[in-house]
Amino acid sequence: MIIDRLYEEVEKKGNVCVGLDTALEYIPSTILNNYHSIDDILFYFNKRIIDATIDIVPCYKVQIAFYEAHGLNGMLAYKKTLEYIRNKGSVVVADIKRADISSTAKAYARAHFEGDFESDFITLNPYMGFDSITPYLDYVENKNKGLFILLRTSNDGAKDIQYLDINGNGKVYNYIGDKIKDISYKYMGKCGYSSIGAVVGGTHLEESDEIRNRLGKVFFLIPGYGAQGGKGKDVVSYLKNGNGGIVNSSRGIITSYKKYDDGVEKFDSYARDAVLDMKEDISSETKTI
Ligand SMILES: O=C(O)c1cc(=O)[nH]c(=O)n1[C@@H]1O[C@H](COP(=O)(O)O)[C@@H](O)[C@H]1O
Repeated sequence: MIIDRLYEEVEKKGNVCVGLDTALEYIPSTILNNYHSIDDILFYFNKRIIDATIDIVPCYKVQIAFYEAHGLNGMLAYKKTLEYIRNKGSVVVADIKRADISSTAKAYARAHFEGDFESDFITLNPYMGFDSITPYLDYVENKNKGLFILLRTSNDGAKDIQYLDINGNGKVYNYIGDKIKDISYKYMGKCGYSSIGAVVGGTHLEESDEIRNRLGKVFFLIPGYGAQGGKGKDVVSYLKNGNGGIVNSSRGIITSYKKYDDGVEKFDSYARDAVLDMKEDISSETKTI
């Protein structure tokens, strides 16, 4: 099961997931001046970040929108980035947040678990209903793939729908959590977690203990650290003995060089420093359960 690989990587390298949300305005002039096509610019920026961090992080999350925004050349960079990460032996989460009826979902599954855009995990939005998740399960069961399903997101608007109370029977996000729990138990790895994980925003502390306790065997993707205000103390309740989750930071890592006079030349080593600081912050707050 793919979750065992991710769990092992976290055991060895900690929880930080580097988010490659590579917008052109984040790319330093050193790269812009040396490469001329969009695919080379995006890819070589990513490659430098990956090379500088691969020994200290378990995985990368690649947000597809930043590549789609550049059309075919952007998608070439997306493909090259996924391949580079996987060929280096690391784990890649494709942040595609898909949701559609099952016949279309089947095509999405093929598009992102096979061929040019093959990844290890994808993110899915369950708010269209759980028949939109079913077409991906064959890949989880038979092809060593994993899912992270949105549960409680990091944005302020999470409150608009996810926090609604269902006739006094609890919040919508808990209902979604229960559904994720129900389907996840069929795909358990040896590590004690399922290859079907959940996305929980690392920006609200209040519900994290409750969510962790309800979903003991669900592995979490936790975005919201850094640029959205999340800190080590906000994310550790989702972890168990330092594992059980990966904490994503995108802008906080890939643009950290902008704070330094010599950042343009050394953007990759400043990204590494940002990862090390984040690891330190998370481990200093980590509780042993
Ligand atoms: O699924 C996600 O990754 C996600 C869920 C969520 O609730 N909040 C959230 O920010 N994300 C993603 O996590 C990343 C956060 O980026 P930064 O705020 O720059 O660290 C972006 O790629 C978002 O699309």
